Amino acid sequence: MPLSDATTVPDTSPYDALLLVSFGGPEKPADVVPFLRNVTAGRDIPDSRLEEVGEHYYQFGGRSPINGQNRALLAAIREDLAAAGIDLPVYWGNRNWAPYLVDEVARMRGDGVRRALCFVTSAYSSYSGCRQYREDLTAALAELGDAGGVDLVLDRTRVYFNHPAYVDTMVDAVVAALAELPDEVRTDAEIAFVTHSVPDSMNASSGPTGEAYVAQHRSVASRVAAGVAEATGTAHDQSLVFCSRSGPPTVPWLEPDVNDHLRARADAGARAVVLAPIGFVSDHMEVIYDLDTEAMATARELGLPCTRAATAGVEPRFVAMVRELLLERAAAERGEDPSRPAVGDLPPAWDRCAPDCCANARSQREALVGAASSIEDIGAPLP
Ligand SMILES: CC1=C(CCC(=O)O)c2cc3nc(cc4[nH]c(cc5[nH]c(cc1n2)c(C)c5CCC(=O)O)c(CCC(=O)O)c4C)C(CCC(=O)O)=C3C
Ligand SMILES: [Fe+2]
Repeated sequence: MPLSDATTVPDTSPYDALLLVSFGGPEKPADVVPFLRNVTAGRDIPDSRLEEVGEHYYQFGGRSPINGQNRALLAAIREDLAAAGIDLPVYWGNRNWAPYLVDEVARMRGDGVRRALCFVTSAYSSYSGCRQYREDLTAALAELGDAGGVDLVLDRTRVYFNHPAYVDTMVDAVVAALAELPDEVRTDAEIAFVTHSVPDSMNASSGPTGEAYVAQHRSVASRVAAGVAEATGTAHDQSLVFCSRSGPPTVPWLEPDVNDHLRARADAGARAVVLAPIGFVSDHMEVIYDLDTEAMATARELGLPCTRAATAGVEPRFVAMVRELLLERAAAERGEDPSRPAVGDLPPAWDRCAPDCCANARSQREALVGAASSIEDIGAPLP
């Protein structure tokens, strides 16, 4: 029998494992305070803010949806790889809650993994979403030391905000959320693209040349809005707004806040709004509390019809994107010139972060994992 295409196994070398890297969240009330201590270690979050955030978790039984979302993603990635004929172990570790990165990295080394590619559940460049994870991974490797003389190398996929699979998934989610609005307001509805607020200074230092966090979100917002217009035949006004700010009020963070935005738009006569959480790849606490609970209450108070677009979660195209990013990067590491799909006005992001990419002035930690030795060596055009 001749070999069919289906028997051609995609080449993942030089990688012998994939590591799903995420934030972590509490799973029961007793986890909440220790989790918040982990998140805010060494940072300047007022106690009043921690109590407030703790309350958000207690309202949901002390359980964040994020770990369940990651377990589902892990299972879906494994299934997708197996269906493509790829036999590669997939691990999962978090920054702030079990399974912790340091334990998972130790397990990988114990299993004999030599080189793994990390997929981080944050799609954009920022200290919180990119560099801090690379610091955590560097620290996890350092903690292992050279016991046993086994070297484990970790790389990280490019940030994937503008990967067509992510953008198309969000287009369909916004179209579905528009369909949930009352018929008489649907064509006039505005889209509010929502992401996590960060300090202005964190945006300023994001990406290899700065300001990447906002630029990447704006690029996704216009591309998704264009896709929605194509799909529905209606151009909807759109804005980029922010949720979940913290830190002292004296420190400027990205604005407008989603609730202030809803108030301003209602005052200006807006008829309906779709909240599109492009900054979150699954239903985190920010999504179920800050958007579904708080922002929805604001909209109700204002009499403004409002629906929320779904996050990517385990949407099959998003899951397949993880495999595509793995095969793309594996090919690049073998010296091939893979295609790097990207949509919108920004090029596909760099494979390796420039030395100062997403730097945080206060962090003294090394971010060697995923880093290039110089800005010329990042494996992509500068944006
Ligand atoms: C850019 C960004 C993402 C990326 C988007 C992504 O990766 O998806 C993200 C993700 C997340 N942030 C999360 C939770 C928290 N973030 C906090 C604090 C902060 N986030 C920040 C930024 C971001 N955060 C910043 C600049 C701070 C303050 C300073 C600091 O501490 O760095 C705090 C402390 C209390 C508070 O200030 O709110 C908590 C509890 C969870 C888990 C949710 C769950 O449980 O479902 C997730 C996925
Ligand atoms: Fe970075």
